[in-house]
Amino acid sequence: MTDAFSGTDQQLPADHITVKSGRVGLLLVNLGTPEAPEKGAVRRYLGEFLSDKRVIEIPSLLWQPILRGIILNTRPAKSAAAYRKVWSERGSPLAAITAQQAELLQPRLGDGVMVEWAMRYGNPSIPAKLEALKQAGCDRILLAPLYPQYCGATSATVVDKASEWLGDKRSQPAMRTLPPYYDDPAYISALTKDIGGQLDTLEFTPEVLLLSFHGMPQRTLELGDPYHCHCQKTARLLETALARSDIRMRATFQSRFGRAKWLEPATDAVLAEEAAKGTRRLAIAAPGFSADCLETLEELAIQGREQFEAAGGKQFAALECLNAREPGMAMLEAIMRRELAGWL
Ligand SMILES: C=CC1=C(C)c2cc3[nH]c(cc4nc(cc5[nH]c(cc1n2)c(C)c5CCC(=O)O)C(CCC(=O)O)=C4C)c(C)c3C=C
Ligand SMILES: [Fe+2]
Ligand SMILES: [Fe+2]
Repeated sequence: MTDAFSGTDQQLPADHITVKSGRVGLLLVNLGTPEAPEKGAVRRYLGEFLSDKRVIEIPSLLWQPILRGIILNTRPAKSAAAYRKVWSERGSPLAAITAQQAELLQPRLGDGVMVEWAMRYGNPSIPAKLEALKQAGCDRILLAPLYPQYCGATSATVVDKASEWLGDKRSQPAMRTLPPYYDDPAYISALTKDIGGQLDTLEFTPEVLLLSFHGMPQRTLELGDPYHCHCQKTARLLETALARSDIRMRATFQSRFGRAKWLEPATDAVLAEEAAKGTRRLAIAAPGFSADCLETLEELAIQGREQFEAAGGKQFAALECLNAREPGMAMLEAIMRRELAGWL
């Protein structure tokens, strides 16, 4: 086999013969988080996150003055206080749990795959981790945004960031992306085992189980984003699989941001409404989050409880996300193996 240099008197570049290749890389990606639960770190994180045109679909000329002039001067202190309530010894729960998922997935997938993790905003960044995989000899990479339901603001922006990195590579690794897995039997079965198990160990049987998904602007749904449909389908499949005729289940949307209309029904409104109409025992699960984070540990488990109890509710439980427990890890292994087929 001849190469581009044969027949010439040019020398091969030094790395031509030393560069490693032939390995497969897997990059798990979640949203991102500040470096510390402090105002400055939260400001840097929110500045990057909320400047993403996939997240805030308002023309920059209008949005940037609002972001820099108002939001980044007011929100970071409040958000930092919320992060402090949930911060762990290993840092932000979202980053710590994503790291643990990668660590536990590595031996499950074996030496043929090199598993890394990254955050879309903040660190470790997607370009840094793609570079590390490439340097380690991975010429095939599976990019896996850990969002079961596809949303432009989460899944697509991960691919955008990886494409930016690919854009200036002379020698690109081959890249695949993990499709959304909102209706995958492995995902529904992991949720059923995990949520079912948690419900069985509660000190009370809830009358209602809320399935709370992160929200997004209603306009995004009207523009064709499939996120809302994916959430509804997950909720429907999960309700059927849990088969708890003694518990009424409702899908709701949390974490509204800004003044525009977001997907409804809103989790906080439903918590108050349920308590007001006489529901006394309620549990809440967040099947759209792969890992516990600010939005589940603070907004649901702390604020959600306060909202429910203030409206007359008596018993409340916020269930954990799949995190790095066995049902979730078995699911991640199964879906990654399937996507890696032909590469291993
Ligand atoms: C799981 C899917 C998510 C979707 C869809 C999503 C859309 C979305 N989010 C915002 C604004 C904010 N989200 C924030 C935190 C946050 N969001 C997700 C996931 C989704 N977001 C996660 C996992 C987290 C937690 C991060 C952590 O560090 O734990 C925040 C920041 C927190 C705060 O200051 O309160 C904002 C802001 C928009 C505008 C949006 C859809 C367009
Ligand atoms: Fe969000
Ligand atoms: Fe929130």
